[in-house]
Amino acid sequence: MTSSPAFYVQSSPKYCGPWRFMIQDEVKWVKVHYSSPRRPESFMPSTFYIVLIAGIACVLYLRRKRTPANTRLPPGPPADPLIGHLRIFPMKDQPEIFHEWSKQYGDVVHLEVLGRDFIILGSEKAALDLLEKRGANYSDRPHSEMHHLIGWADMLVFLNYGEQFTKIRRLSQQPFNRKESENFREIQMRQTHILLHNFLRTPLEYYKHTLRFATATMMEIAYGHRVVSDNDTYLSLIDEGIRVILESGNIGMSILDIFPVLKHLPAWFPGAWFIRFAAESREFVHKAREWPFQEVQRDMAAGTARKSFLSNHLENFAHEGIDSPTEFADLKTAALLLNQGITCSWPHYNTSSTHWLQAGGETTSSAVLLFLFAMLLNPEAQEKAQKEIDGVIGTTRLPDFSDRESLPFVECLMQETFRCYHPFPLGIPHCSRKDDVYNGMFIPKGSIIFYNLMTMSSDEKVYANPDKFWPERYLPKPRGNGEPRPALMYGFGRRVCPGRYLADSALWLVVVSVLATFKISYTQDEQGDDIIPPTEYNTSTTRRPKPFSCRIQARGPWAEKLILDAYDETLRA
Ligand code: HEM
Repeated sequence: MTSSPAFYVQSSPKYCGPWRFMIQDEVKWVKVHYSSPRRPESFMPSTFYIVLIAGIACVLYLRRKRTPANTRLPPGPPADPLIGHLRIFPMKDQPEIFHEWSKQYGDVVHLEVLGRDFIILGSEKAALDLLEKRGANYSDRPHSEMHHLIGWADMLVFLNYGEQFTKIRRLSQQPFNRKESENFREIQMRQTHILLHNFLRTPLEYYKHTLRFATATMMEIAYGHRVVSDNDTYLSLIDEGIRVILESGNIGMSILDIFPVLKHLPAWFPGAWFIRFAAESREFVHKAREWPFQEVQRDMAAGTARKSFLSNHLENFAHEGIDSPTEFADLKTAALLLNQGITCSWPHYNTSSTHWLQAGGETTSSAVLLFLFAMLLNPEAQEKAQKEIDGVIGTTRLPDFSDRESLPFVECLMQETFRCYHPFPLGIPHCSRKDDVYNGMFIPKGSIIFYNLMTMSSDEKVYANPDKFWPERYLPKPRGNGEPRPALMYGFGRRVCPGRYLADSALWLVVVSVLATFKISYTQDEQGDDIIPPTEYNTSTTRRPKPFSCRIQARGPWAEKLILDAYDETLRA
């Protein structure tokens, strides 16, 4: 009996992306014995792989770049023949590694992996020049065959710029513009008070509370649904969605993107894990689209629906007599993408797929965790902000949105937190539509464009001593240094985050409410010395600090009382 061939692949909770076996960086290797009872006797694996490799070589040869006269590709690290930067393309710590490359090669860096071009933008100027000023060329998203197979390529975050994009973007953006997003303040306020109560009750579980806060807020905004238990069906939909996103592989580098014809393979075909994965995920996407929609429609019919993104749109549809299946389908898609406000995510070029559970995560909760971390590491700034809050609000009430204008230092502290600790350092990549030339550099059609906020926000020409956490830098001189507030956290041009006003107000309320009521400080070891946590992050879709030891303590009995009273109020609402 012949033994089955063995491959070494990355361990993954369930699936192994097709290229993951090629990259050894920080990946756990397991031996997988491949055997298929259906494999015909005549099938010779060695022949198959020779043909496969020859096929890849041909595709790469045909895709090689021819730069127009008087132009050159942007600089970048040295590449290997044919496979380009495959061996050095980072699978973790991308923002940090891209940052180093930008310092070495300049603000436009080029990489090529298996014939696919990547551009890394390392300055605000380059990002604005390309992604905003030349937005017509740089507002697509990278194509993913897998997303088509899964059936969610029509979601806003994955859509190419065009008519359908404009339609879905309008549906999803309009309720969250600067003015309309104020309609959701009551929800944000209630969820913030629940968060404060959770911190008071079980401060050690701050990580879990933060994740739950962000998810529960979005669920209520999107569907009017209140999360009351950890077993909530909506929560499991989010978890499953994040798993699918992270498991669906590296866009542009997956074997399906290089050989789209493989999508026609039957599910039983040896190695065609992606066909089976797509079929299972398609079922999930269908459920995520339909189920919440039907729940809201049912509640509306029963007169029990709360105001939400979906119920407001459905009311408008009824009012305007809109009942075409296409409009309903678009609305379902738009509502589904609010879950991306929860994940706001992109399958970053990351093989650490085991992160998907922690990534239960999303931008808002990452940002809140980074804020707690920043306050722990910067106690002086924390105290200054508390002094300002005490002076303006006192200790007899919790902050509310009307206090924002009166608290300039808190505002600066929030800006500085996200300049120094980025929740979403690489944002979501754009893709170019046609060949372009920028400052004599050739940017080929179909390039995947990353912008690195970490590099942009440490630009010494803009920020004095950029490594220093210094909120005063934004205050006018002479009190501060008159530096511009960073405006990049929500991305660029026509793809800028449609949830930015909502996210900004939610974050501000959490920041000011936590500062008003809690002191965040170091815990101590057995010798009584402060435990200073290492600055380590989990970067999967977003970036968050690894769980760290800290004490979250009410600032006094008055703070406890304010929180308990506010929580009682939420129960009555
Ligand atoms: C701290 C919170 C958040 C941060 C830092 C953030 C950041 C971003 C960034 C950087 C992008 C990519 C922009 C680009 O391609 O240039 C984006 C896109 C997106 N965000 Fe957010 N976001 C946050 C919260 C939200 C919320 C609350 C929602 C939902 C209401 C949301 C919905 C979206 C959607 C749907 C996209 C895709 C837009 C498109 O492709 O056209 N985000 N976000």
